[in-house]
Amino acid sequence: MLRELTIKHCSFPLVAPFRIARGVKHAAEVVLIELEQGGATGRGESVPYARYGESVDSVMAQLESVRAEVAAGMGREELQARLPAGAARNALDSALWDLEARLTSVPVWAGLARPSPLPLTSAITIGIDTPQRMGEEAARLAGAGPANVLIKIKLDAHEPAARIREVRRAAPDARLIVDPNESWSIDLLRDLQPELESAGVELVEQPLPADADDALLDFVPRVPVCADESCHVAADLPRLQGRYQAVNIKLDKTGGLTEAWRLLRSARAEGFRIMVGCMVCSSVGIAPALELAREAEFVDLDGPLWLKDDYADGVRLRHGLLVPPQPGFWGA
Ligand SMILES: CC(C)C[C@H](N)C(=O)N[C@@H](CCOc1cc(O)cc2c1C(=O)N[C@@H]2C)C(=O)O
Ligand SMILES: [Mg+2]
Repeated sequence: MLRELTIKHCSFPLVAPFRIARGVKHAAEVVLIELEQGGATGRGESVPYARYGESVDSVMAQLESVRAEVAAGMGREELQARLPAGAARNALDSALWDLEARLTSVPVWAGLARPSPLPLTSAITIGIDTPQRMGEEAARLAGAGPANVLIKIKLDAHEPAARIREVRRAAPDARLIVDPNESWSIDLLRDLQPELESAGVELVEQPLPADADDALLDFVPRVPVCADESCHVAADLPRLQGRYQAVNIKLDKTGGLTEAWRLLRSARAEGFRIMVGCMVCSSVGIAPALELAREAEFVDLDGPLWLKDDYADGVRLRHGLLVPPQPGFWGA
């Protein structure tokens, strides 16, 4: 056996309950892989998502199903054919990137022929709450960060205009994204266009259910619409043309950095604007996504900021910028 594979379920309590259109979360439930070979250990983490039919148990079972091949030395390209896009493949793909970098002493960013990750502006998310409390949170973020702080507002179909207005009033200089997580209808999206435009919202993430996005075909938005739940892998792009103007790339959807990099290049070539996003996860889950972040117009990698106790050498928020993990944390 060439390698030792460890698969773990980890639970990270959140600093505060987090509410989006389809529920409330109190902890980040993640799957962690450790892959040991020749004295080096690669790590990868992913977030199983019920919206895509995943659970911690199902993802761990998928990983168990390839244990022997991984232990015998399966590489990243074989992995793409062996597991479908999703959280299980992401954890393993991320661990393989990390392991390769440690064994070869070539950092992941150098292997991709890209510059190393630098501190950058990430969106900071405000969960669904009363308009007043969302405004208070926006004022806190705007007061603590730079003038052009990027705020992502979670919304549902209840009082979206009041919530947007209150956030804008409290943070007049902030850049704004809204994310209804599939909770709007095309009529509501159409009715909200003047509000979105006058509030200076820069992007509307996944307003309609993914299976209803045909309604976007005849719709000319005043604010660009970004595919999140509708975009997983590069093969989705042809269907998104004419419906969406941007795509949100997440490693838990692509099944890791290998396919995420392909999606990014294809999406850009096809004229889509690029967002790089995340689930609620630790810095082990964010580190590989940071390799893409310099290529994105919108970065939404605030997952670890919601954890009570992230890794001590993980990402930090400093002077409003998301600072990459300490050297050696992931990707060599
Ligand atoms: C801290 C934020 C959630 C991270 C990011 N800014 C963001 O908005 N990401 C997602 C939201 C997905 O979060 C959910 C939703 C859900 O119903 C269940 C879960 C999560 C999650 O992260 N873990 C559990 C499975 C987005 O839509 O862009
Ligand atoms: Mg989203």
